[in-house]
Amino acid sequence: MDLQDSRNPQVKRPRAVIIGMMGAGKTRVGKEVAHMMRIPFADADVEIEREVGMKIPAYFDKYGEPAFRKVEADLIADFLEDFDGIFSLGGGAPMTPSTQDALADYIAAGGRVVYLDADPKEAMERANRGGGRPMLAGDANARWKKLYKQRDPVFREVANVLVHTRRQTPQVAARKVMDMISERRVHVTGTAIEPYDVVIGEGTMNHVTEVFGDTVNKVALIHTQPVQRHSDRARALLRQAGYEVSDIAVPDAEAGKTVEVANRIWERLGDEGFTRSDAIVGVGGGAATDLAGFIAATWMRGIRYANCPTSLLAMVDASTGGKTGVNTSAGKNLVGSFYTPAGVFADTKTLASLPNDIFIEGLGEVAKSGFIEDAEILRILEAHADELRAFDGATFLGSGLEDVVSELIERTVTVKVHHVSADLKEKGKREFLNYGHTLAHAIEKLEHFRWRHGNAVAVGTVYAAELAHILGYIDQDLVDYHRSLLSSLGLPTSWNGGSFEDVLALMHKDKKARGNMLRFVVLDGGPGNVIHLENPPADAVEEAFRRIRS
Ligand SMILES: NC(=O)c1ccc[n+]([C@@H]2O[C@H](COP(=O)([O-])OP(=O)(O)OC[C@H]3O[C@@H](n4cnc5c(N)ncnc54)[C@H](O)[C@@H]3O)[C@@H](O)[C@H]2O)c1
Ligand SMILES: O=C(O)C(=O)C[C@@H](O)[C@H](O)[C@H](O)COP(=O)(O)O
Repeated sequence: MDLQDSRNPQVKRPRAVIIGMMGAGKTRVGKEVAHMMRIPFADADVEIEREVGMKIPAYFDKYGEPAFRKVEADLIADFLEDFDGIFSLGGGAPMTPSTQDALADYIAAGGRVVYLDADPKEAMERANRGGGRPMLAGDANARWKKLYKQRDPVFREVANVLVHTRRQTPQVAARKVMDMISERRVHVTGTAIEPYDVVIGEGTMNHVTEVFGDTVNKVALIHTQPVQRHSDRARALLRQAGYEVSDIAVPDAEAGKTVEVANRIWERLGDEGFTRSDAIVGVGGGAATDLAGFIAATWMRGIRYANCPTSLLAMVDASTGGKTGVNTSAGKNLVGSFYTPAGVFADTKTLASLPNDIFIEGLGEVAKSGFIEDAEILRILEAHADELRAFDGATFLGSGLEDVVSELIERTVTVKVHHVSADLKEKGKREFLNYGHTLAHAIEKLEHFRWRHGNAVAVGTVYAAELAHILGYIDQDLVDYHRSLLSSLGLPTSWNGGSFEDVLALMHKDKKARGNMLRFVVLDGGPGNVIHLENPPADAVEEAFRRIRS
């Protein structure tokens, strides 16, 4: 994540600050992280010795601890505002109140303070090995233990990332630190929402074990076959954490989002004795997470669940916000409920197996979020259209594109969360997330769900733009921009199946419709300004349809 201050690009901030006890491995692990991330490393103690021109023990002898702490706090404050790398602090530094304040400001600006929680025995041995530590003078072990008792609670308070490194090599610990500092979190809260986080980044599936605590015994893992290897990972993590895991493979994609499949799962939960103290985890694309959430919402009138989305579309949209449901012969998503997950873990590692066309489909919902709220999303899509269109899971991890995609996921989820937090049950503002969906759901149904959802949404946004233009809400340039941006990403902008009559009948079944009145979401003036369009003239609805035929 770019921690440059957007208001003041001159301000640089460390990518992470590492704290921990003497001997915890702050320097060793910090250097390794910096090496892996190809960024500079700085150790506060080394920098202090450079600044004062003498070794720290000599400085302690000559001037005493308070003078040392003052020099240390000033130097840390400077580095927190002018160093773009990994910065490790001396063991006692976080105990100084002014440093605690400076670290709190750094965290508030998006910074990561990592507490390396090492094995006390190993850390003590390492700390004693070199000798020359003024804070360990006398009985070094007794001193170390006493300091640990004082410092450990403070370190936990000051840090926002805790990394356990017990019995781990510096390389393994560094990899763990790197994954955790690259994580992005979007917090979801609001009326009638039990707060939860959407955690984005490589390896974030590891957190799935943290959401249920010890009140849950059994976990049903609902997934599709193409993501078997990702659900195997979730299963291993959950088993290691002590949960009894039932593996439930469901038919892939929309074929799994049916009442018949849901019924088979309910029967299985019944046979296996799932009670209210048990939970569901959904692993897969949006169809699997919609189904998993629906099962959680309905089993015993609601048990806890978490989502591990593995497609771009599920990461940016489907897994968050609590819309759960299935399709029926009446139409898409007409049966379901609003039911909030306990956590969402968008592990970008899983994108390595995602086929190119399914990745591109997800960009349909990303662009939609750019049109309705966050114009920066549109700029990022424009700037990286060629790389995004050429997405290849085999070369994705560790590439520059991974950072771009992580930012797009974070921004798109943030747009979603703004709407969901304000209006969980979709009485007004949340409907804006449905931009392009009135036509999209009709296309999906008429195509017997062989058209991918994100592709249908892309065409649906062009339709909504045409309708808005016909009625004078937006100019032709913005309609053209919809087409050019979406096609540059490899998304469709026209559809030639079905008749207008069939589409119209289905649009009347859209959940935004009221009685016989069609309701759409359209832009008014430009991106970011969204309005409800109620009962538009019938000829405009038809003319817009004509314009999306190629
Ligand atoms: N609940 C919501 O708010 C919400 C929002 C948007 C979309 N949705 C729903 O989400 C569904 C679309 O989601 P989708 O686009 O993910 O489709 P999908 O769930 O059908 O997944 C697409 C395909 O990709 C496979 N796949 C997923 N991740 C993979 C991976 N990492 N590696 C290999 N294969 C992988 C799936 O198994 C499937 O074959 C639709 O049903 C839509 O209605 C729901
Ligand atoms: O979360 C929402 O609200 C949305 O409308 C998000 C949409 O992008 C998503 O496709 C959702 O599944 C549509 O739901 P529906 O209520 O129109 O069925």
